[in-house]
Amino acid sequence: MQQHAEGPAAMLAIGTANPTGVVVPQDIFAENIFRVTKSDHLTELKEKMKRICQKTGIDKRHFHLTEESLAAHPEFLDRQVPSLDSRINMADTAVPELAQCAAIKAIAEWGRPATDITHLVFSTYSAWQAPSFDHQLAALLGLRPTVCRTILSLHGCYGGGRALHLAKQLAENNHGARVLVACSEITLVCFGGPDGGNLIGSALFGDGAGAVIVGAGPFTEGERPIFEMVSATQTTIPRTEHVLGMQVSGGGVDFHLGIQVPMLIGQNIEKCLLDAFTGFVDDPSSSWNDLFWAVHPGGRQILDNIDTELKLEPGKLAASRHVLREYGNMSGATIIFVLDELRRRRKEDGDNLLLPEWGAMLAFGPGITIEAMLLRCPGASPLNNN
Ligand SMILES: CC(C)(COP(=O)(O)OP(=O)(O)OC[C@H]1O[C@@H](n2cnc3c(N)ncnc32)[C@H](O)[C@@H]1OP(=O)(O)O)[C@@H](O)C(=O)NCCC(=O)NCCSC(=O)CC(=O)O
Repeated sequence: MQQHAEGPAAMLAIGTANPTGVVVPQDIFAENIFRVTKSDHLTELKEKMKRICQKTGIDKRHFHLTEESLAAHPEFLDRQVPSLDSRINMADTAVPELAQCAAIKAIAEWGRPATDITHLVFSTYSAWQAPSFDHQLAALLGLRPTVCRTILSLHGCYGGGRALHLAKQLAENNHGARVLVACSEITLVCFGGPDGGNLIGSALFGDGAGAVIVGAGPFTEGERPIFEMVSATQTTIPRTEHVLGMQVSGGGVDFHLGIQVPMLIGQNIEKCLLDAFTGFVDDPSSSWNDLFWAVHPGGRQILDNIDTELKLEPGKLAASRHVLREYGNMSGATIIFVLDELRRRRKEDGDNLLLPEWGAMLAFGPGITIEAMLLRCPGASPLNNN
């Protein structure tokens, strides 16, 4: 058997899923969360939550946690009361099942049997036991016993980018490999009352799962590359580890989202892109508008700062803003929704009249870590680049 594959890896199929139980419009989120957490007496905090919600660029979010399940777990309302065990118990079925919904769609689009998957990379911020969700998902999908499983835990919002980067390396270095990437994020592990200090996270995060089949050539009949994964890098912005992070405690997971995050990402994004793309794209800095963009919508301000720093034309981040509006920030899974949205737009537009041949994928998370990937649409005509 040959060791290496032919050519760069490509995304061959994409699937997404959200919990169907609860959809909360953002304009009533503040009222809702203060009511269900019995916090209506915190009037100033509630007004602040309303101000934040108005600025998020989010219309609605999907959640697994229902008011009924919350009533059964009053310990979720008070960070001082131990609740990690109950949260893990609920996540134990919810996280892999949501991943399964997304993976079934991706596998159906791919058109080959699930048993042809050779590797599984699962990313989530909810995994703290072994064997973990990768093991459960393999069983739910009927993957073969020799599938090589990897779980990425607590990479946060760059988890999807990290998983795709790893899948690229696995696919290119193992002839015939077909890697299933699955990211499943459910906020029940970080859900809490608004007095816990996590207003911003509570206003931004939603639940969702994404799955991608990654493989490199030779492709079998029926396999159609959606995005070629040309090159990938990871960059850590020095001395920013205190700015963005997650902390697991007996009361669940706390997110720390420093107010400097949008500014730091804006200030560092161009250098990171130049490091990542030089050698692959002629003078990348002169051509940011010649690329299509798949950017993790960590928050509206982050997208605004990237627009400003890179002087992007209006609409370049439309897929990211669409996903933010419809689903909120689903942490690691979000980037897969953005990729799905981009390819949907390309299809709707008579196959890539609007979408340039080359594109950039960006995901951010704790570190601050930036995962960057240069993408290429195999079917795109350079003549159609805008
Ligand atoms: C939250 C926002 C939508 C708010 O919009 P604006 O900044 O335009 O509005 P604004 O300045 O009027 O802010 C509204 C109120 O929120 C407060 N505020 C804003 N950011 C805050 C923060 N990080 N922590 C605490 N408070 C904050 C302001 O002080 C203000 O309070 P007052 O009204 O009282 O004056 C935006 O700042 C944003 O998109 N921020 C990015 C959030 C972020 O860090 N995302 C990364 C998620 S993590 C991720 O994606 C990766 C991962 O987790 O791994």
